[in-house]
Amino acid sequence: MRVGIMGGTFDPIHHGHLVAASEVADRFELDEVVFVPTGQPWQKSDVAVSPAEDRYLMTVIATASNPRFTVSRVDIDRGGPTYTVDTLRDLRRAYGTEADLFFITGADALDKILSWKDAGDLFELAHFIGVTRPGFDLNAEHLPASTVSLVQVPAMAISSTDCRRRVEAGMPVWYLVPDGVVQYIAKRGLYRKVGNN
Ligand SMILES: Nc1ncnc2c1ncn2[C@@H]1O[C@H](COP(=O)(O)OP(=O)(O)OP(=O)(O)O)[C@@H](O)[C@H]1O
Ligand SMILES: O=C(O)c1ccc[n+]([C@@H]2O[C@H](COP(=O)([O-])O)[C@@H](O)[C@H]2O)c1
Repeated sequence: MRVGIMGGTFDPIHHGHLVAASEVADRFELDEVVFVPTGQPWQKSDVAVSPAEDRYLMTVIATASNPRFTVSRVDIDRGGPTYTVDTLRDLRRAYGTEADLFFITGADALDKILSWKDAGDLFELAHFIGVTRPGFDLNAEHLPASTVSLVQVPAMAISSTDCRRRVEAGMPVWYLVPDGVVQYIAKRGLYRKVGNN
């Protein structure tokens, strides 16, 4: 079985994430792509992050219509700061030794991978796939060539930060995120300034 893993804070999940996963699934003939919302993203400790359950539910809503997309709670349920080395060990246990694991990252995340916990172990646990992202150079010169692939995906100039800012400013996020996620954000009053609900 060939399993893609798309980790992210998903605050909120947007069409950049979904297009990247879909494109890699097609190119690498993946049977499944598991979206893994982070528990505590320790490299984002300077930004306020929405509750894990909200990010998890938005990820479920966004992926529900694709039979190959699933969502895992491993990083949320483990508690504490999220490290990909733990994600990969947990998913290896869940999917067994026969599964081929492919960890999908955007160009910005790929650039920072050597700052991740136990970075030297990561490349033995999964094959890494770096995807293009507008505004960032896709480069893997700092990483072991045999375990990293680079893939060009349709350019989606969307970020969660921009989606949050738009909601805060009362601007639309229709078509940047799936319709159900627009509705969930409104229902829960996410990203609005306190006292602005
Ligand atoms: N538009 C995009 N195109 C390609 N990859 C993306 C895009 N947006 C995010 N990614 C990748 O998806 C993964 C999860 O990203 P994350 O949930 O942090 O979203 P983000 O938009 O970067 O969020 P934020 O703006 O809050 O930092 C990362 O590997 C990131 O590089
Ligand atoms: O392992 C680490 O130390 C580590 C540090 C930063 C980010 N990551 C992972 O990279 C993925 C994208 O993270 P982020 O913060 O850009 O949403 C997500 O799966 C994170 O758990 C992992």
